[in-house]
Order: sequence, then structure tokens, then C-alpha cells
Amino acid sequence: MDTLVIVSSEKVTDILDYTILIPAIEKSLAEFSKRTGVIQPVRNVVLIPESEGFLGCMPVYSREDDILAAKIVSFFPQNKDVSTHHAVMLIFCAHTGIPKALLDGDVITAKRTAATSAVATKYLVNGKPDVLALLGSGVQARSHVAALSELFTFKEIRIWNHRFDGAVKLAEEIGLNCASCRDVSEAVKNADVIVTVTSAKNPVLRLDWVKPGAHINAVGACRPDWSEIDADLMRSAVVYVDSREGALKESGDIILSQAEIYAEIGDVILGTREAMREKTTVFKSLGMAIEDGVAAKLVIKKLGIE
Ligand SMILES: NC(=O)C1=CN([C@@H]2O[C@H](COP(=O)(O)OP(=O)(O)OC[C@H]3O[C@@H](n4cnc5c(N)ncnc54)[C@H](O)[C@@H]3O)[C@@H](O)[C@H]2O)C=CC1
Ligand SMILES: O=C(O)C1=NCCCC1
Repeated sequence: MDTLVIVSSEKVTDILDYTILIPAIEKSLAEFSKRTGVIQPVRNVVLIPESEGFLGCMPVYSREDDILAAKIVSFFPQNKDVSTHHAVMLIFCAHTGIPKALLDGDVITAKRTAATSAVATKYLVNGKPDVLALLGSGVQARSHVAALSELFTFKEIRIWNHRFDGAVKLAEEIGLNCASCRDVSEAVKNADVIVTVTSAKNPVLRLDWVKPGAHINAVGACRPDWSEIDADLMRSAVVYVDSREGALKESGDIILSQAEIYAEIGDVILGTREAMREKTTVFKSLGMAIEDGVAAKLVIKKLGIE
């Protein structure tokens, strides 16, 4: 075996800048929805009942991008002093199958998920957004503020968390134009963009709190029996997903509400489905291996690993 290069989270953080990641993710979402060159089975998940978590295996092959990769990601929602998600990524030569690099997957997961929401927001937001509301104050909340701020300048950012101190801490980190809120309704009032990034298993966001025409990135609730968004809101919004197949297997927000999926976000990027910007839109994100593969490829290219 050739030498397997190990890439640390520090190196991934240094290299994976949103200015290069967001356009690469946009291209990969479109490529995925073409259904021609990307082979990506829906995540295979081993449930761990004792911790209410799972270990997910996410392989992908992309002919167009010359990517053969797999991420293995764990989710332990009850972790307290360590992160709830941990991941590693393996990149193989797409022509020989030889393993080339093992990368830390935590930063890739945080950044590529936020970059994906940024792309969805770019296509679905109604006009120039002033107010951003975040429900949740963990890793994804932080990466979403950074990625969305790459594309938009928000006049106001509001944060709600089920433990108020988490919202206060993040609001302090972000600074000036950011406030912590005790109620979800207060946080999302008149918000143009809402991001749900909680580990909730039951809805935290309700239809009557949301401004008509708002855009929602629904990022948490990745199990078929979990939901973050109230069923009435799901059914009344125009729903976009990353992968239709993935959403129908994994998303409680969609399965439990029986909301109709209008399109994959890749279809919108390709121009084959409409961006209904003036309507309330939900982008239901479950996370795809092609996003990880593209992010990892950017890193190894920069490191000269070919
Ligand atoms: N769509 C995607 O591609 C990805 C989705 N995720 C999901 O995004 C969500 C956030 O992930 P991270 O920020 O990494 O996790 P985290 O553990 O860093 O943050 C979770 C947040 O949810 C809050 N929370 C915990 N239990 C809650 C409850 N019962 N009700 C309301 N809030 C609760 C916590 O206080 C914290 O603010 C998770 O559901 C995770 O599985 C994570 C990675 C990728
Ligand atoms: O895509 C991912 O990576 C994840 N999605 C849902 C939660 C676990 C990680």
C-alpha cells in the first residue's frame, strides 16, 4: 500500500475556506441531481440504543469529480463535555481503489453542511435577507453563521437554544448585531432566514411564528421518527431536499408530516425546477456523502496528494 496520509482537523480547518467550499458544494449538488455520474447509496446507519445515537456509513463515487470516498460519522446526542458528532473520511484513488488519505471528518461535516445551507439559501431566499434566526447553539449553529455570512450581510442575528446559556454564549461570540432569545417565537419573528440546528426529536418551530415568504434550512432531525419542524409548517411550505431518496428514508420532518417534496436543491441549481422564492420555503438537509467527498478533495488537492 502507498503511504496513507493523515490529515488533521487543524489542516482541514486551514484549507477549507468557504470561498472555495461554497461554489464546490453548489456544483456537487447539481451533479448529484443529474443522476448520471454520482453513485451514492442512502446512509447506512447502525443504531446505538443505549446512547440514542448511531454510527453512519456514507460512501460515494463521482465520475465527474474523480472522487471515491467514504465518511464514517458517529452521533452521540447525550455527550456533554465532548462534541456530539465525530467523523473520519477516507479518500481512495478512483482508478485503482488505493487508499490515499485519512482525514479528520469533524470540520468537514461542520463546514460542508453549512455551505450546503448557504447554497440553498442563495437560491431560495426572498430578496436580500436582513434577519437570521438560529435555533440551536452548537457546532452547526457556529458554522452556519460563518457560511451564511459569506453570502449575506445580516442586520440582525437571533439565537434561541433550549438551554438559554448556550444561546447567550454564542450571541456573545458573534458580537454586535446578535441577540439571544428566550422563546423561539421571539427569535424567528420576521426573520428572513431560519436555521434549525438542534438535536430535538420533536418540533421546535411552528407555522404561526414564521413570516410568510421566509426561508428555513432544516438541518437537524435526521431520523425517520424525529422532527424539528411542525407538520403544518412542513405541509404549507414548498419543500426542497438534498436527496429525495435520502429524505424519504431518513427525514421525520417529511415522513411524519407527509409533506410533498417539490424538488432537490440540485434541480433548482440545474434550472429544471423552480426556486419559489416568494413562498415560504424549507430546505430539508440530511447531509450527503458527495458533499463530504468534494470537501475532502479540495483539502487533499491543496496538500498535493493526488
Ligand atoms: N444535515 C446535515 O448534513 C447534518 C445535520 N446535523 C444535525 O444538526 C443538528 C446540530 O448538530 P451539531 O450542531 O453538530 O450538534 P451540537 O450537539 O453541537 O448542537 C446541538 C444543539 O441542540 C441543542 N439541543 C439538544 N437537545 C435538544 C432538544 N431536545 N431540543 C432542542 N434543542 C436541543 C443543544 O443545546 C445544542 O445547542 C443535529 O441534529 C445533527 O444531527 C449534523 C451534521 C450534518
Ligand atoms: O451528513 C452527516 O454527516 C450527518 N447527518 C446527520 C447527522 C449526522 C451527520
